[in-house]
Amino acid sequence: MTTRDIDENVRAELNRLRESIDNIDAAVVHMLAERFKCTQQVGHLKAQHHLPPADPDRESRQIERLRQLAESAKLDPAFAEKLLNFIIAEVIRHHETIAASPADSPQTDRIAPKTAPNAAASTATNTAASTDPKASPDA
Ligand SMILES: O=C(O)C(=O)C[C@]1(C(=O)O)C=C[C@@H](O)C=C1
Repeated sequence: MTTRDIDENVRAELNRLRESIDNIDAAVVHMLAERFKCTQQVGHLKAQHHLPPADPDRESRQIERLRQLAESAKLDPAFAEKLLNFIIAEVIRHHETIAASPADSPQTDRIAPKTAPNAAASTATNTAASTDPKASPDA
């Protein structure tokens, strides 16, 4: 085996490992995107019901659970805790932005409408009736 063969073997192994790393990174991004989709909904729910953005008791339970999961997965629990805290800090920032947004009044509730579900539809129909002669029974 020549030095060049060794280099090629090392290069091939490095490439194989990097392909796996790229797949894992893509999975992490997709999983984080799904998590943020959920937390955005939580943010709207909290804002609409005047709940505080942060819930320290829930966070303590999450951290405890994640540390245990990390230990059994042979991942440094301190790293798992830091990562979760980093993500949660960003979520709380989003929640605060949502709470400060006037778009999140109960009238524009996207999760649990407080107004009659047909109210918007009937307004749209009335508008159509007043502008479209075919929509009017008198036309
Ligand atoms: O569960 C909630 O209440 C959330 O807002 C979600 C979340 C999280 O990202 O997991 C974020 C902020 C809270 O302090 C606790 C947990």
